[in-house]
Amino acid sequence: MRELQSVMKTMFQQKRDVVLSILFGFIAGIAAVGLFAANGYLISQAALEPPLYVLIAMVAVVKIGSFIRALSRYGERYYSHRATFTMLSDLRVHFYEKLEKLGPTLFQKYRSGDLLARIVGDVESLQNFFLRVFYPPIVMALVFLSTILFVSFYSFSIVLVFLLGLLLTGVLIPAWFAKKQRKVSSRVLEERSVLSTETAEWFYGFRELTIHQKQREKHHQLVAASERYIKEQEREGLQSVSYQSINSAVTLLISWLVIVIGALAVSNGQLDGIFLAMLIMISFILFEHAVPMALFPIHYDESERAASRLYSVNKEADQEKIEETKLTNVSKSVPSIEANGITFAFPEAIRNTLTDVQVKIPSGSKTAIVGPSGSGKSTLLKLLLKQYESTGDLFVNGVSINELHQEQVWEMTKVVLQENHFFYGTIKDNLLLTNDQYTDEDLIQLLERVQLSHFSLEDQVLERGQNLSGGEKQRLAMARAIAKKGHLWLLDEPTSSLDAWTEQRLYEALFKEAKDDTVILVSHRLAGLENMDQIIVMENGKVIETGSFEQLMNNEGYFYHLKQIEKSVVA
Ligand SMILES: Nc1ncnc2c1ncn2[C@@H]1O[C@H](COP(=O)(O)OP(=O)(O)OP(=O)(O)O)[C@@H](O)[C@H]1O
Repeated sequence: MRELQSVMKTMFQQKRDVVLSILFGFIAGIAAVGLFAANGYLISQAALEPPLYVLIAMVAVVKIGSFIRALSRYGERYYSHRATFTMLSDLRVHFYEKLEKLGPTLFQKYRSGDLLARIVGDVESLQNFFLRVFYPPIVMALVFLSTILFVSFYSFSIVLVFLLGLLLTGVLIPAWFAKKQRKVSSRVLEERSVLSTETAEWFYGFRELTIHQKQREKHHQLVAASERYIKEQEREGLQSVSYQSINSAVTLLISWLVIVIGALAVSNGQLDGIFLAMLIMISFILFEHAVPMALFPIHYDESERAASRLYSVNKEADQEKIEETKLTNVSKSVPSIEANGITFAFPEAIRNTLTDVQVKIPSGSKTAIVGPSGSGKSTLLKLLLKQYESTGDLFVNGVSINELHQEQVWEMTKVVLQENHFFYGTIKDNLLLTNDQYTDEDLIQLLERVQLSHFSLEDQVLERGQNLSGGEKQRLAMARAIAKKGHLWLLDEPTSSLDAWTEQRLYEALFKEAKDDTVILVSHRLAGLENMDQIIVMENGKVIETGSFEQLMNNEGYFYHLKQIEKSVVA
């Protein structure tokens, strides 16, 4: 409910359109009732052969009524749709701005196809909130009350019939429909989410599916998901049409009751017969306003669910409290890192990935983290990038990372991950991503520093860097890291695809660049670690040794043995 209030707040930014939709809706409703009432009265009067001018005057009233009805209906549609589309556009911008900051975290938590489909679908579902949930009941109530007031001058029993009709078609039947429809709607949402995830997997995994000859199988799964989705949609459509028919049948029964009760009142002398046709005609039109109420609870539910799902993603953005005062301290100086008792498990994982990790990385130092595959090295970097939250204390320059906004952390770091994304465009476009202040000359120098001088700035990069080799991608990622501002280097196997010669050149360039900065280098290889200030050895999510290269070799512990194994393999 709180989430719907937020949607309403966005909606009321279009106050004028909201009020005009209700006003025009009310005028259209009352004009329709007046039109039908005048028609009924005209039919009765015509039977009594009144003077011609009376008939002409009444026909003129009917004409004017229909004219007013058409115009105000147009006004209602115009303003209600304008309010809705402006509200949707405001919501999209609002969510995009929030999600932009949370991108990496969210895409790890949710499957990307699923998340995008959810957000697009949920924002679209909210178009029904104003059009079918918010203002139609207000218009219906206003038209009903005004009509009932008018009818009460003629027959109290018909007022009671109208109230009964309102209760049935406006409240009881919609509530019953809603209960039945809820199940079907949730199945439609589920199938839509499965289909969009399958589609996203199909696109992203196209190459692997082709190589492993699984295209046909995946294609069948996709078609099956699509068919299930269509079937659920058909079922939903069929149910809502049948509900509307039942509601219409009930409104016809009410009109029939008005005929019976009105005829009795005329025969008892309680009602002048000339008004009977008018009251019957009113009953025909009045319940037209109650027909959309059949779908009110469904749209209400759908809007509430959509809003709460949207805002649940949004909440994660709000939970990130920014302490502006700490921004300067943390981002402008060369960071030191301290981790005390860090324990972490990935969401839904059974085991801890990190257990009681203690690490001290002084400002400006060069640290290597080594250890077997799966020992938790990359995970530690992810925590430093604030992609996940852990238990224990993690300090950056003495400030708890919990008190920092993710953006502050990213602002101070230069990152090369195991997999780096490259955008369709040129080498220059991809380099300018991190620092658009660089001139062409700067960029050419940058390429030389990372051993990519064979590239020109205008060379094409295909989608996701498909036309670059693994080593070229790593060097380009390193160039981007050098170009980016910041004093904390987080490097996760940045040279794993490079030959030893290029690797050495690259490290030379890197350490020259990062002379005064804090560097954390995750590496499988143990060669070249002699110059690091500190080596942290991890195994099974725990830090098992820490020290300089010399200390660790003298200790003859785990690192020493790894080094012996590496030597024997190389020899
Ligand atoms: N997103 C994730 N969800 C669940 N488990 C994960 C996730 N990412 C990594 N893990 C698990 O956490 C453990 C540590 O992974 P991590 O990538 O930190 O290891 P690593 O030491 O960097 O390995 P490598 O040297 O192979 O890159 C592994 O068992 C891995 O399966």
